This record gives sequence, structure tokens and C-alpha cells, in this order.
Amino acid sequence: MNVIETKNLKKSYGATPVIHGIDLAVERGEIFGFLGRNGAGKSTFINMLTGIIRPTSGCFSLLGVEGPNQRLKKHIGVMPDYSSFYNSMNAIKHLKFLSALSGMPVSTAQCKAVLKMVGLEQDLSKKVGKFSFGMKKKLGIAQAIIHEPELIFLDEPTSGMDAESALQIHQLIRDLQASGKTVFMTSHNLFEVEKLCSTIAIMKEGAIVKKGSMEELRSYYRSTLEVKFKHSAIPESEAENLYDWLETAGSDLKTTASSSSLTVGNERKIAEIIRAFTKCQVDVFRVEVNEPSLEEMFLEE
Ligand SMILES: Nc1ncnc2c1ncn2[C@@H]1O[C@H](COP(=O)(O)OP(=O)(O)OP(=O)(O)O)[C@@H](O)[C@H]1O
Repeated sequence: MNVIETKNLKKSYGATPVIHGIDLAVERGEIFGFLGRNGAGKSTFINMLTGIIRPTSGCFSLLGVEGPNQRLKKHIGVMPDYSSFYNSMNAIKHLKFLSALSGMPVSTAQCKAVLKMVGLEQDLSKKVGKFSFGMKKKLGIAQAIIHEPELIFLDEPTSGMDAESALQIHQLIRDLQASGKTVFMTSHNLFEVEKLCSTIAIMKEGAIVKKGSMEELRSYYRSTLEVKFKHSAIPESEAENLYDWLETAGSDLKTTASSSSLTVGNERKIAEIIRAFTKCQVDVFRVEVNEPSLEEMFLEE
């Protein structure tokens, strides 16, 4: 089942279109990564789905319910905007207060548990005004998940966090997915998206220009693979034939006594090459395939 579905969703500010009619489907249980340069329209798109701003036209549903709809509030989790942090409250009071405001009161025990999940267990009684940027991010994530929603929107969840905290949040996001939740996240950290997300959409100037798994994006962006084989010495009697054959198997062939590298069109070719080595009594010890990173693909857009 699709937990997010949008049809021709548009947003304009005055006469300026910002979102140009997005059709998107996100399946239950996905960690969906939404990428785009500054100003691409990611926050505007999320803000429409979470009911913060109204679409100019088009429609969307979340968890099968047409939005925007107050009934959805209990089932979706949203990180609060920085303007809604109450600096004079401590973390527990803050969570209680914002939860009560949205009509979903929570207990102190729930607050403590969720603050532990985001790594703020040492800061329960510290005033939010004294929190660092990264700590506020963690508090925002705690707010988004405290009522155990089915669908969680995380806008740049780890920006401003130290490496250890970011890893803790990555694990938390994976745990949310393992418990059947769907996470829709934006990030400028392409490495994070590559590691975490089952599906990735790249947004440009208010439109989604590419969407798919890492494998699908890779096969779109690069139709060739750079492969390096580490192998045993090639017997002299086989060398000429084998090199001739390798030259037809791919391009940019480079060889040493114990390694060969070339660029091939697809993965099947790699299997063929290993068979050819074996036929010539050459043992293949290691195969390295250089695949494009999300960063390389993103920069192509
Ligand atoms: N209230 C507003 N009035 C007019 N234009 C706006 C408003 N809010 C956003 N925009 C414009 O909409 C476009 C998309 O902005 P948005 O904040 O959605 O981008 P983003 O992809 O989230 O960027 P970032 O990565 O910097 O957070 C930008 O050109 C921005 O200037």
C-alpha cells in the first residue's frame, strides 16, 4: 500500500510556481530520501503534505486518507519548526507541552524513553534555550516520533550533528523502519541517503527529475562499470589469446602480471571474464567494481 500518494501537486507563491505538479507514490515501510539543491522545493513539498501550507492545486493522500485532514495528525510525525521551540522549558516539559498542544498528551516516562532514543538522556532538565543546534535537531526528532506515528517526515534529520550522534540517528531511523514505519526524509548528506534510503527521488526546480533505488539510479546514470581483477599470473601459452579476448570484452584494458582492469557494459560481462580467466588456468582472487556514488549522479543533474 502507498502511504504517500500525490497527484499533480502544485504550489505557487503569487504568480511564481515553486512546485510544478508532482506525482509521487511512497510505499509502506520505505526509508524514502528526498534530495535537491537549496531552493529545489523539498520543504515546500513536505509542508504541503504535513498540512503546514495548502497546495495551489492537485491532491494527495497519506495512509489512504485524503489530505490535508486533521485526522492524520495522530498518524504522522513532523519535526517542529525552529520558531516553535520554547527556550525557557526543559526537554521533558517541551515535549509534553507541544504534544498537549497538538491534542496528544504524553507521560514523563514516554518523554524520557524517546529522549534516550535520540541520545538526549543526559540533558533531560537542561533548558531548550541552552541546547546546541544538533541537540535541537534531536529534540525535533523526539517530538516527531513520540506518539509512535506510522509515517514520519524528517527534514535534514542529522544536519549539525556530530558523527556519533548522526550514526545514532541513522540506527534510530533503521529501527523505525524495522518496526513497520515509513520514513520520508530530506538530506544534503548524500552518503547518508545512499546508506539509509530504499528509494531516492532527486528534485530540481520544483519537479522530480529521477526516482528509484540506488541500483536503478546507477543503471540510469552510468551504463558502464569499471572492473578491476586481481588474479594469478597468466600462463605464457594463454596470454596472447586471453588479452585479445579481453580487448573485445570491454574497453580501456590495462594489465599487469597480476591484475587486469577494463570497462564493461554490464554485470554479465564480469561473469564471462571470470570464466575466461578460469579457462586459461588463471585464478581470480578479487573483483573490484567501481560504481557511481550518489554524489556523482547528483552532480550530473
Ligand atoms: N513563503 C514563500 N514565499 C515565496 N517564495 C517561497 C516561500 N517559501 C519558499 N519559497 C521559494 O520556493 C522555492 C523552494 O523553497 P524550499 O524551501 O521548498 O526549497 P528546499 O528545497 O527545501 O531548499 P533547502 O534545501 O535550502 O531547504 C525557493 O525558490 C524559495 O525561495
